[in-house]
Amino acid sequence: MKLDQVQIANFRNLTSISFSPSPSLTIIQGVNGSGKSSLIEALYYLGFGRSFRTNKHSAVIQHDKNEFSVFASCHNENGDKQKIGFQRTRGDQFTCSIDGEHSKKLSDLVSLVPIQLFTPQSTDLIIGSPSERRRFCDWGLFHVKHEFQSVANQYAKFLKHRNALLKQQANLSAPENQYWESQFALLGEKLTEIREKYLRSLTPIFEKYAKEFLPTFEVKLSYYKGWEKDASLSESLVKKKEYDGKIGHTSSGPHKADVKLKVNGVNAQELLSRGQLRMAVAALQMSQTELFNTTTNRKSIFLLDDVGAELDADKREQFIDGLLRMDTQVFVTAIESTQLEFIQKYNEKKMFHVEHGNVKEE
Ligand SMILES: Nc1ncnc2c1ncn2[C@@H]1O[C@H](COP(=O)(O)OP(=O)(O)OP(=O)(O)O)[C@@H](O)[C@H]1O
Repeated sequence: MKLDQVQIANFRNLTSISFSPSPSLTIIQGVNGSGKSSLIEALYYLGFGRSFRTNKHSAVIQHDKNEFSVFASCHNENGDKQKIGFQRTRGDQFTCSIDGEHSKKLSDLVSLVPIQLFTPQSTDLIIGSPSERRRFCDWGLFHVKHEFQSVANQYAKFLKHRNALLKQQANLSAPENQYWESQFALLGEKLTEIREKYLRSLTPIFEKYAKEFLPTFEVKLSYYKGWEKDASLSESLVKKKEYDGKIGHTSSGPHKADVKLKVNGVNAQELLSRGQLRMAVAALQMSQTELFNTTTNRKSIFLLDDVGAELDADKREQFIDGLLRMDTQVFVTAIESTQLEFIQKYNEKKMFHVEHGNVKEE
């Protein structure tokens, strides 16, 4: 999917902008507070239906306005043209639109727009909580494996029900609860199998990129499924029944899973510098981009916010080179053009200057 033309209205300081990005590399440059990250954030809404900076949707709506909108004309890998859009009101109502048809189902829109993001906070993928790494893995699965979303949704439903029973101190061994227990375990095992399979495909690609980005380190990815290694989920649920009853929620299952990254045998965050952690994140995202491309025959969109603050010049170039080689549509923001001197070598690029929320092509 490539965005051909974008219109953003009432999004933070972007009152009404319209621009036609490059199918390859788009540079967005401007001083602090000009609106660069807001532009990236608005594009992110098309791929996620939410912001990467705040949980409050109302924070992104322009102060005196009631709703924001992001529309884009795009084309897919077969050359088919599509018009997509996302609107959200202060009343927290959202509408997705695809070729003029309105929908309240976010997955209809986001499944069309595979977007990844790299920002100064991206090291959270490694140093943050396990939920960050589950989200990373689940983004890939959502876009490459159709079955994933329905299994994940059903699992979430059964987990909610089980936690409600635990809070009511219900007897989970009672006959009326046995169906729920067995279905929960079944779905948990299924979700684990899907995730483990995905990580098995991702690992060799990640190791290839880690050799480029972290050449002096030995890296190892592994999956912790969310309960003890040699037991089935039902066995673990039985074992933890009393404990779960005491804490009032379920302590075993894929909702507790993690993707561990070891470097030279120790946890990555114990050994890598902040810059090296960023390289590790870049390698993970590159591998996910490659796996997405080869599995689906589709191309993704990559947003790099504040690239100068993130990576040194060589690594910036290596990262962007790699993404463009995979025919990714890349959007990069930078405060100064000196941060991006290497971009002279790319022929197919467009540069935009943002000033007080207005965007001009250079
Ligand atoms: N809801 C809102 N309505 C209007 N303006 C807003 C709103 N939220 C934020 N702003 C303003 O939008 C401007 C653009 O912010 P943005 O984070 O996009 O800047 P930036 O160009 O990425 O800056 P930096 O280089 O410092 O990261 C800021 O001046 C900010 O105060």
